[in-house]
Amino acid sequence: MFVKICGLSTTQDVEAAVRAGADAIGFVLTASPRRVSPEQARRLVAAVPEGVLTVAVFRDEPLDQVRRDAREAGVGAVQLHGEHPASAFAELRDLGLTLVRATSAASAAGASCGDFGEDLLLLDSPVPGSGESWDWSALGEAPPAGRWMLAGGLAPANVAEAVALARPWGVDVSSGVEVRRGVKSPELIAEFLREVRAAGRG
Ligand SMILES: O=C(O)c1ccccc1NCC(=O)[C@H](O)[C@H](O)COP(=O)(O)O
Repeated sequence: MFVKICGLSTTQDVEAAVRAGADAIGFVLTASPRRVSPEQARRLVAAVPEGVLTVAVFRDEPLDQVRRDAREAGVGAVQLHGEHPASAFAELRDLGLTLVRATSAASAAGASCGDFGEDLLLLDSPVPGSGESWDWSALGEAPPAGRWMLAGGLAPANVAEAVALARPWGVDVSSGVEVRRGVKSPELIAEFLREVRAAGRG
């Protein structure tokens, strides 16, 4: 199971996520209490070992800004929230980065990874980064095909149940590993990873 820890803003957070075994680490470069500048993101990316995917998260920014900020941050992936047509993913392809399409699970019935030319699909709650969960069982008989991540209100206490219900390729968490909005807890990050790994063995 692929695990992304999102919204990190300090080197200590990054080290905690790496130590716990995260596969990907997200930096929010859009309006958010977790926002970091491209320059801050670049410093944090430098603390991430090879093999762990670094992701710059955007929502509704113009594509030329996405391009500029992602390059400045030196990330390995770009995650786009908001309304983006398939042409946006085609346009960003020459960046040579992994492209993640984030969409609200509420409007994702029948979605498949790759529908818009993305490499990874993220099914999230309607308000990303809010910690609000949604009815994971709503995917029911028809979960997305391909490499898709489940997000929205996940936490150490519920991730095993969410994985069992939705059977995603990966999971993404932010609020559920924080002690208060924007402040990550190394202990909760480690606990989240332990729960996911244990669920994968079950
Ligand atoms: O984290 C934010 O504040 C944010 C703001 C705007 C767009 C995206 C944002 N986060 C995206 C993520 O990848 C979160 O990890 C994902 O939405 C899950 O969040 P949570 O429900 O808090 O675990």
